[in-house]
Amino acid sequence: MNVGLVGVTGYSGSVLYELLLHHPNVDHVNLYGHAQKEAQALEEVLPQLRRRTYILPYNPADIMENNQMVFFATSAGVTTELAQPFIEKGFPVIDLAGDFRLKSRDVYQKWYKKEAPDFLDLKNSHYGLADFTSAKGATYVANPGCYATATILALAPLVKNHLIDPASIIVDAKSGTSGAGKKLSESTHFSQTNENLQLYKVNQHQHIPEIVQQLQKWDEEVPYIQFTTTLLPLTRGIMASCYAKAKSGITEDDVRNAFIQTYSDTTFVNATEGVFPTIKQVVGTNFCDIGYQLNPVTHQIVIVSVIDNLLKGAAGQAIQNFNQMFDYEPGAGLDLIPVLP
Ligand SMILES: NC(=O)C1=CN([C@@H]2O[C@H](COP(=O)(O)OP(=O)(O)OC[C@H]3O[C@@H](n4cnc5c(N)ncnc54)[C@H](OP(=O)(O)O)[C@@H]3O)[C@@H](O)[C@H]2O)C=CC1
Ligand SMILES: CC(=O)N[C@@H](CCC(=O)OP(=O)(O)O)C(=O)O
Repeated sequence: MNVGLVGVTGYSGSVLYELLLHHPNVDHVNLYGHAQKEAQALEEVLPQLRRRTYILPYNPADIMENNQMVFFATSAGVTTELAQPFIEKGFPVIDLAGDFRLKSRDVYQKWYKKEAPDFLDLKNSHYGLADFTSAKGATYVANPGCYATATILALAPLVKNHLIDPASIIVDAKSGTSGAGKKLSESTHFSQTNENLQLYKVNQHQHIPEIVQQLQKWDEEVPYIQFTTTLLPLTRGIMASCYAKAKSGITEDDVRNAFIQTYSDTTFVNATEGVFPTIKQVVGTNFCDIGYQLNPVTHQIVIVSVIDNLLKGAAGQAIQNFNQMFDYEPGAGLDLIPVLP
């Protein structure tokens, strides 16, 4: 099939383009940029991709005529403005941005500080948490956020099985700078990130309502989470260290069984008791590796998850959703080589 991609010049868009070029069910990828710009040779802007092709001006009619679906890897707020023609026609979209993830207009406006998409469209979008949901039959997939993916996968077995005090969740999440996209800012400047750690958006991060929205689907008693984000002096990767108080009487066996039961049939999530993963072991792959342990003295459970923000946290999970949408093999296009050593 032919697929369209809007946003190849961004970090997650360029990674997605490479995945699509190697996907066994994709014949051709048509690239689209800004509506106002003329067609541009890809090698002029991204010579490292070594492909002779063009980025065409964004045009929804052209996209729908020449492709069977379209990916948006565009900045926050862009699909709110651009996606309407596809939604009206029921043309398949996978959106890597946060625009259609939250189900409430008010919550979106509060956390993204932007005009929200149409409420009906929000309600009808499919939140593509690919290891728990199926995008089969969906026409608009909202791909989850990077921190949200790492955090939800870490907490899911405990929340789904009601093993923790729902008000006790604390998350200390850290990301490499590619999570912020390609645009330079003061905090992502080399002199500021190198040999430094910086907390940011404390209690204000836009992934807080996204995480709570999903956890409440499994346990409506989860009121909120305490969530901090830290910028790491790395290019790629996220580590989410999560803590929660085990309910009275919960044992190590209960915790272990919950992780085994939740993840034994999944392709991309590996959870191990007492073995805590490093970021580097997942960079370059679509895996989420998780380590967990119940402390018998404090009765706190620590769960640490790691992902590559540009793969499992963005382009890789988008391919999982694409495979579900079109009934391809779950791991098609995602047999990736980790960065070694
Ligand atoms: N980076 C990450 O780890 C993750 C990112 N995301 C989300 O994915 C999306 C892309 O992120 P990221 O790759 O980091 O972002 P970048 O800032 O690196 O890239 C943004 C892309 O959007 C394009 N773009 C912006 N406005 C328009 C427009 N009006 N029309 C057409 N193209 C447009 C840009 O083109 P140009 O350069 O020509 O302006 C660029 O290609 C964001 O919504 C982000 O929140 C989600 C999970 C993880
Ligand atoms: C390091 C860094 O800055 N990361 C970004 C995460 C980007 C992302 O996934 O945001 P969306 O919800 O808009 O998709 C952040 O913290 O905002």
